[in-house]
Amino acid sequence: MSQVLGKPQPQGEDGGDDEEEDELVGLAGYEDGPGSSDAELDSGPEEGVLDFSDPFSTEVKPRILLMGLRRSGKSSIQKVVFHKMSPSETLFLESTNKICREDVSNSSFVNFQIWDFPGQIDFFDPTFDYEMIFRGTGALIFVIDSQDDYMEALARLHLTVTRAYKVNTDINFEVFIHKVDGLSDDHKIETQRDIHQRANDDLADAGLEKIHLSFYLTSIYDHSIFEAFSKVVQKLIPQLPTLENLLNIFISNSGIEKAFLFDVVSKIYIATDSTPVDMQTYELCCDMIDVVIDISCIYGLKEDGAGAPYDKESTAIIKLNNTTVLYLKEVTKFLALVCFVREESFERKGLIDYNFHCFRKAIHEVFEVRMKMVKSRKAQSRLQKKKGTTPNGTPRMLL
Ligand SMILES: Nc1nc2c(ncn2[C@@H]2O[C@H](COP(=O)(O)OP(=O)(O)OP(=O)(O)O)[C@@H](O)[C@H]2O)c(=O)[nH]1
Repeated sequence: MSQVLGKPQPQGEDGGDDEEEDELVGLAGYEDGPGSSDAELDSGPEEGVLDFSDPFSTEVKPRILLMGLRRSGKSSIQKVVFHKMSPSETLFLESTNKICREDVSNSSFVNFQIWDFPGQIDFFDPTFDYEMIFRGTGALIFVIDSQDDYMEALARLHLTVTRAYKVNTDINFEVFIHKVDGLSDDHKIETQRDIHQRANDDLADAGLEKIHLSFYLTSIYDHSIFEAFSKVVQKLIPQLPTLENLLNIFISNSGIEKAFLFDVVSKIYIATDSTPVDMQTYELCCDMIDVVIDISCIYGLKEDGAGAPYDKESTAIIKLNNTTVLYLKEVTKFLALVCFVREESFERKGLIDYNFHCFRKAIHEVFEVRMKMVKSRKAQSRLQKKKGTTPNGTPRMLL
């Protein structure tokens, strides 16, 4: 395998453009911690502080709830997908004993909140306002430990889903049948079938067969967790059909086999063209992103650590020994396009690059529309707050 890596250059010679891009994607730098970038867009609560009642924040950032019994793997999933923690390090994670909220805003599309619920919390304690929680939720991920006896988890899943559905019929219910690395292939399929059957039977018995549950086999020890999270996130992206359309047009006019639009930091793919996704292809793309970022971190930064491991100049070509070429190009500050191209099609690299230029422009236009929408919603929300009452109940307008 030979590889030619485009080394990212430090930003800055065209400051105006950079500014515009910051404006478009508007959010955190690669090295920024989660949530750090949202201060401007979201005047909501600080990270970790509960505020279930801010309709603006949930509208702009769909909320994903991570729930499940104790030790099912919720915190590990969050750490591995969004914090680059290595799977073996999760062995030392302490049990979560309070609700943790995190704003994941490393790209303007992957711009949502995750709430990790400690397994032992009595969720249906009357003093705990679950209605408020479910009202603003986009997706509820319920994690089931497949290596454990899952009967209790299934009962909990049923209770959670039925309560949540009563409050909000728009929630996507996603069930992660987790830790499948410990199961044989046959056992995996059998476990999925059994959990699927029991969970749906329970719903049918309660007359709630209209609730749709999606099931995924996941493990933090391979790419399945990234793939599952990609699908969960994609369902929350309203612009998904537009992105898919753009990708379809791009690949069909460029002789490309497959293309993924990746969020570089989390390696979640936020869109792909409509040809089927093959797990191996996806894994190769993830590995390519890792290689590019690792090489950039080692050789791309200045001696004082200045510069970013991923920027406008980031590009990479990896030729595989099976006449396939992997081609990575920067789309926005946080998104990269990774394509699979046959060697013979890659001879027309000029055409691919021209089409990519048009594709990139179109993606930026989609971002612009979104940013305008976010800004106008924020202005509206501010106006509403002004018209509202002061904390002691006096209408603000009278002051
Ligand atoms: N084999 C395997 N173990 C996993 C996987 N995911 C998590 N674990 C392990 O499961 C254990 C519990 O993980 P946590 O992430 O702390 O579980 P949790 O659901 O957040 O637990 P609470 O905070 O108590 O609610 C840890 O030892 C992890 O290493 C997986 O995919 N496969």
